[in-house]
Amino acid sequence: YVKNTKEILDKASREGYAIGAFNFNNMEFLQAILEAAEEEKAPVIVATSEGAIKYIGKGDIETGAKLAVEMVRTYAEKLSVPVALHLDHGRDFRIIMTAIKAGYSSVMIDASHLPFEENLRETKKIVEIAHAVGISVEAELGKLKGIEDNVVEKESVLVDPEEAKIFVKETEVDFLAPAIGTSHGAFKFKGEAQLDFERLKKVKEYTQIPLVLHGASMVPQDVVKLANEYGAELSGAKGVPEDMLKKAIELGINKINTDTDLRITFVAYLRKVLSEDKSQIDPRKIFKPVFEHVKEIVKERIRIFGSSGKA
Ligand SMILES: O=C(COP(=O)(O)O)N(O)CCCCOP(=O)(O)O
Ligand SMILES: [Ca+2]
Ligand code: NA
Ligand SMILES: [Zn+2]
Repeated sequence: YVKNTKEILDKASREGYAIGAFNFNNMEFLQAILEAAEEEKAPVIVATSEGAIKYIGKGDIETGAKLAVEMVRTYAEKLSVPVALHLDHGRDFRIIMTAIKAGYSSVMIDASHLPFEENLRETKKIVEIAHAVGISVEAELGKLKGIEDNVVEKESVLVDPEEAKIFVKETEVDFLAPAIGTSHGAFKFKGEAQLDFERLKKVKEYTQIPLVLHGASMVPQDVVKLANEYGAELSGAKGVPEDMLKKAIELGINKINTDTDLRITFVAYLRKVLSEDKSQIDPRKIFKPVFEHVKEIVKERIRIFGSSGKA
């Protein structure tokens, strides 16, 4: 169990590959992610959003954070690969503090919806506290379109590399998520997929720290098609193409947040299993094949990120 996420991300940044940061909300997704990392001999980051902590704790934040840490630690001590637990999109001060107290390896303070100076001040405050207890911090500059824990951004606002230089210097944040055109969820682009690689290049050059790509799911079309064949309504779903992910990694992305690809795979195969095995009522017999597929998609992404064999 990695005490602070910075140690695995600094190595990835030096060597030019990316670590997957996979979100989980329950035991089965966590199992699939950790099995995939072990089989790929890859360092891995598992992440909970604030919503996931509330979900795991049935509304009680301390319970949720504690249970997440204990589930991850208990599984991780049996594995050969380094595992970090990260708070994704931390916004609420109390939740961020609770995650740190519970034993998370890193926390994101997402204040990117605020004006630059306020984002900088909020981030600096969290960095001072987290660094005092040896925890790494992620922050964000620019805005992703779409829903981020009940903050709805109408349009994405791309990162300003000059601001990024000042921001990283002033806050001493450990890793930065620059908005370069992605968005959360399964419907990322209206037209052609497009990332602003010029900005990304400048942000890396000006900050020289590990960078994070949010909204990075690929939304594989074969899985979308399967889900729709079994009754889902996901037409028009579109993600980040593999070649763009690889280019982003070349230009300095070292942590890649992935949630939607696991959700779509889960839904497609759950629908398939339930419709094919109509008399099945044992959740273990339903979930086992479904999470085999979730594990496979995590392995595929770990291979694309270049972190296979890096443990
Ligand atoms: O950047 C990403 C993932 O992007 P993706 O949607 O492309 O997978 N993430 O940060 C994961 C976002 C998780 C959202 O969690 P809640 O629904 O619990 O609030
Ligand atoms: Ca944000
Ligand atoms: Na994050
Ligand atoms: Zn995100």
